[in-house]
Amino acid sequence: MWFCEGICGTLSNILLIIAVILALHYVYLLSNRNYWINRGVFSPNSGALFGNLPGQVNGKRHIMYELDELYKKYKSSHAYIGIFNFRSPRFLVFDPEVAKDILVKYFKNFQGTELYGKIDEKSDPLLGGHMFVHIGEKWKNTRQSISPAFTNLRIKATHPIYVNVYEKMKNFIKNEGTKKNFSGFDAKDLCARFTLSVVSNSIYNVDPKVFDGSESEILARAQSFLTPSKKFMIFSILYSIYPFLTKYFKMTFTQPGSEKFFLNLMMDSMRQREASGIKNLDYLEYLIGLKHRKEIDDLGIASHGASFLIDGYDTSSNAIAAALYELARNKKIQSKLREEIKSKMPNDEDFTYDNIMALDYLDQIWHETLRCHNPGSYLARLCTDPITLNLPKEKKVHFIPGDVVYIPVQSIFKDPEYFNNPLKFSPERFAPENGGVKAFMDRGVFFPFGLGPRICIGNRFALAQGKFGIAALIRDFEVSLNPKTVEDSEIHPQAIIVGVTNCFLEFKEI
Ligand code: HEM
Repeated sequence: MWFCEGICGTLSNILLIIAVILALHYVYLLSNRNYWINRGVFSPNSGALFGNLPGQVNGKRHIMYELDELYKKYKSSHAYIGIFNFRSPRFLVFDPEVAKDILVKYFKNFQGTELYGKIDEKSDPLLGGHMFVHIGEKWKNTRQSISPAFTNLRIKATHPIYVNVYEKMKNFIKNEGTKKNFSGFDAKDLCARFTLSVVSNSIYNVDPKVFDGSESEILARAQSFLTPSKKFMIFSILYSIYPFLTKYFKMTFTQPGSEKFFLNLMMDSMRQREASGIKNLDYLEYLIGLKHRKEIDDLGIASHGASFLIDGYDTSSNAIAAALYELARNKKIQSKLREEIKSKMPNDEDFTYDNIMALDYLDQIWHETLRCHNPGSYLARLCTDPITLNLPKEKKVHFIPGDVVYIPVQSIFKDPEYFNNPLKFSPERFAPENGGVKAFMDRGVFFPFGLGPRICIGNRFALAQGKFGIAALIRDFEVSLNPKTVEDSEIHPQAIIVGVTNCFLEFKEI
């Protein structure tokens, strides 16, 4: 009896302690719910645990849809609102003028991205060396040392690589398309093979062999790089609930083994190029130059190489896949583009970098694709220096380091106030007679590559790669949707780079 009483007593003590901990935790979760209200910022009701973005935790909805729902609900009455991602306050901007000011005018105060201070540079030197995770001098130095790799001259010099890779893709399409069990090309997969080949040839001078049916380790490594591990997801959630944890624990994003793989790949490529005595104007040559000028150590070079590979392949492949999807379901637009290509570049030798870049209608299609299917779902800026901003309606809002601003680019790009009939794929909205892309950029409502000092460093490379891929395919094939395609499919909840999903294409040679 006394024994049972003892156990019951201990059990009830344990239960009491658990209940107290849970109650204290609940109080902690709610303790900052006036964070925005105290600063005079409207803040809609939010759930105690998940805040305003519950899809982040239950994994049911991509954050882009959650931000869009808030945008549609509050944009007509507010220029910005204060929300919570779990317990972490987020300042959600609707007004493009405010967004532009934060990205450009007040960059000094809002320098960081959401990843700043969270990545463990020791255990994850590949992502740790990426400019995206840094601020201040470190960011500036990395950006300055990489920027010259993206001059027009160097990008133009990559053209022969596109031609070479495209020939392989064309044969792949023709061969696969005639197989008995063929049921359409997964648009994203096909375009990823193209851009990965281009980028891998440009940085490592290595053909990843993605069009010959063999397993490609580079492709697998690149894909796993963009698939957040469970550990990373758990850390992200914990940081949102307990932001102070970033001071004690940093995250490793890169999958085990990647560091060694990309380091060896980079070093082997540099050794082979130097031994060959070949001089080229490609990115490999540029990275070799950096090494010789001793501006950066081997791991730093490997990090540059890997980040170029990752940044360069997935964003662009999503954009090309989205363009093909729209062209396949808008056959008139496809024919009009083909006419432009054939009339301006009737022969193979006319298919040059300069001629492709001069195609007006292709340019409109490219921008309309980035408007309808931008690979980025939102922009985030971390306040790094305190500032009080004068916001619309004479309001002053004070920001402190650690505050994060969200800019819902997808919602702004599809807002009927700025774009007529926004859900319609209509390249003509960017036609020169309508003011071109510039008209929308000047209004601050279209910035597919971001704005300000952190604007995409690879935008010209993306343009060259994307336009080449689209123009070459449309010149040679009529592109259609395979019936397996699920039009307007939802984006996967955990996708980092967003694009069309469940899109399967068929190609008929012309
Ligand atoms: C269609 C293709 C692409 C799109 C839509 C795109 C979009 C963007 C955007 C919106 C940003 C700014 C992020 C921010 O402000 O927080 C960015 C940054 C960046 N992009 Fe791209 N990008 C594309 C292709 C590329 C390519 C091909 C490369 C390199 C080969 C690249 C490298 C980078 C880098 C390194 C940054 C970070 C810049 C910094 O933090 O200073 N991107 N990109």
